[in-house]
Amino acid sequence: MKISLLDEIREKNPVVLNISNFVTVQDVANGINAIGASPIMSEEIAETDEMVGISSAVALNLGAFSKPQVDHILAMGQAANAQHRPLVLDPVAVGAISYRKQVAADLMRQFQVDVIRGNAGEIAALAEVAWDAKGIDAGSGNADLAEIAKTCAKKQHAVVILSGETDYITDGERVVRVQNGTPLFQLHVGSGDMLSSIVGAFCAVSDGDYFEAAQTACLVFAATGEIVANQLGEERPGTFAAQLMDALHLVSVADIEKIAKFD
Ligand SMILES: Nc1ncnc2c1ncn2[C@@H]1O[C@H](COP(=O)(O)OP(=O)(O)OP(=O)(O)O)[C@@H](O)[C@H]1O
Ligand SMILES: Cc1ncsc1CCO
Ligand SMILES: [Mg+2]
Repeated sequence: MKISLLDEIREKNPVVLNISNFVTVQDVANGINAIGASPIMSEEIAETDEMVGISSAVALNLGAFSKPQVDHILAMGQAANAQHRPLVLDPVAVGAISYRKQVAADLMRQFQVDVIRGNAGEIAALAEVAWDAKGIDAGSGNADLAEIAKTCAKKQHAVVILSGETDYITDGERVVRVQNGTPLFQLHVGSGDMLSSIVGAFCAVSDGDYFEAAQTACLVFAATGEIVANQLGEERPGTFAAQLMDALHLVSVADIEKIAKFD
């Protein structure tokens, strides 16, 4: 865990390029901005190489795509590989919709992702472990979450984040658990999307250690939400979303160190 990466984001202000979804695009852009990186979104395949060229990380969100956008996502992933930019994938609802799972699998055969960030339902689907996912939510199941994450990481040769009440971060061998957070995250649609793009920001300043970047992103994001909830209580999701933006901007390495819970 290298919490000082937070300061490096603020020093370097890396550009994070996103394929986002129309539901949460504003939260994703502002989340990246608030933490100290610089967001850019793209919807045009013709600008792909240039866009990747000016970016220090690429985050692909599969939240809501049409067929032409799949071509764009593919081009972006391949350009990220060709230009050696860290590549994060958020496989939204692949556990609930078989078409999405097929698209995600097809894409991952054609480019190499560095980090996959999803909830239990999404990561179980990519790991081919039985699980009852529910729409964009994790759903329910009784398989071991750390094992699911490890299976997915080995299958895709990527760092995997399985987020939820506990976040499991694994490279397929080692597993780190982050215990911080607040149930308020579940009441704000797009918390997961924000986390995935913020993982991109940490990867951008990580010197290639994406396992460490992924752990640190999970800790900083979850602990920041916990700090907000400690003041606010757990019944105000609207206020939480606004205060989370403020807190992502204000939170310091020392604040995170004080409440960090991981092993
Ligand atoms: N019950 C919980 N308690 C504490 N923290 C939680 C809880 N559920 C989720 N989180 C935190 O919420 C953040 C988003 O993770 P989550 O697993 O909810 O993503 P998601 O399901 O993809 O969300 P969405 O698709 O709505 O954006 C993570 O930082 C995670 O640690
Ligand atoms: C609600 C919803 N539907 C598709 S994407 C999305 C936002 C969470 O990613
Ligand atoms: Mg999600």
